[in-house]
Amino acid sequence: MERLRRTMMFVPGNNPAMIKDAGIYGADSIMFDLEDSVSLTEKDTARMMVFEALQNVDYGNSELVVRINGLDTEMGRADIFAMVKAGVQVIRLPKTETPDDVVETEKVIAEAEKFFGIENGRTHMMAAIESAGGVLNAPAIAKASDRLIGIALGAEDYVTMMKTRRYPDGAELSFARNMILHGARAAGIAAFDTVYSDVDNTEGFNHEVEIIHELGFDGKSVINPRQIPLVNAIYAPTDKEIRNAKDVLHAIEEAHKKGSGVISLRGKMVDKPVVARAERTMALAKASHLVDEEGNIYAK
Ligand SMILES: CC(C)(COP(=O)(O)OP(=O)(O)OC[C@H]1O[C@@H](n2cnc3c(N)ncnc32)[C@H](O)[C@@H]1OP(=O)(O)O)[C@@H](O)C(=O)NCCC(=O)NCCSC(=O)C[C@@](O)(CC(=O)O)C(=O)O
Ligand SMILES: [Mg+2]
Repeated sequence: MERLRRTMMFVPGNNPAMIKDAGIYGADSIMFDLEDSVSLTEKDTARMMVFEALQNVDYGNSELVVRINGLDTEMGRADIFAMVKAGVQVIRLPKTETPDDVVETEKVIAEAEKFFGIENGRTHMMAAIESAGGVLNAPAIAKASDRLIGIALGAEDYVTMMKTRRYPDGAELSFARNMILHGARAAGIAAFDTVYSDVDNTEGFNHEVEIIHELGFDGKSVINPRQIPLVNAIYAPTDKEIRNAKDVLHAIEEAHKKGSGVISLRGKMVDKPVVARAERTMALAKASHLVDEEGNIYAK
């Protein structure tokens, strides 16, 4: 079953308290940042702190991601070597413009793996798209490496370049979101929505999460632990959806026993895509602690 990534929490790489406690909030993925939340004078310290944390702090089941500085900076190469050595699961490339950016980064990752005697391909990647050029290249970027687990929208940089700003209805992000989502889906990898900076605006945040959940994003980058339960609540299936998913899975099991891949349930066709949706619903229900490991709904 594919890994759930509803929330990916940014943690500034030079903040020891946030780094130490990042695992307690239940983010599906924790993303230590060496890029824009760290000032130039703090870059080496941040790299060292994140290196230490990756080696010594227990972050439970959260996936561990590091946003490096791009290879067009003097920090990029050192970031990659340190994070690969520390055993990071995913390296996030910022401001990805072209598929070549991914290929070049992958080369350095492979070089680092070889240098440290680490199995080739163990370090995965994701690419953040934060510009007009990146958005137009999203489908090619998403297919640029087998190491990619997903692509993400970085809307703060994107809207700045587009000479606009964030609006409540999200119209300014509509094209970028759709390109990123389609690029990711065509490549069979995950799509992540951007951060929402106004952390005290719960209503605005929820509205944005509703939009991206409806579009089909795997999840959202978040910048504050308070945003995690809000995303999880919107991604949690309803009781009705869970009961229907269970019925679908039961119905298809019966169909398979009779040698068929399709069956009718309450007058509606159940086939492969319906089953795939039901499986995802059950995975989300489990992650939301609404059902047990066997799929039994917890009594309220
Ligand atoms: C926003 C705010 C200042 C609010 O502060 P506040 O003081 O109001 O926070 P409170 O809620 O009061 O904190 C309560 C407790 O949670 C702890 N706590 C808070 N945040 C935590 C956290 N992130 N990780 C672990 N712990 C955390 C805190 O330490 C405290 O712990 P304690 O004291 O023990 O109670 C703070 O959250 C924060 O700095 N966030 C990270 C910001 C960041 O990383 N920006 C860069 C990434 S975006 C970017 O670069 C744009 C992008 O590139 C994106 C793209 O590409 O996608 C693009 O272009 O769009
Ligand atoms: Mg950015």
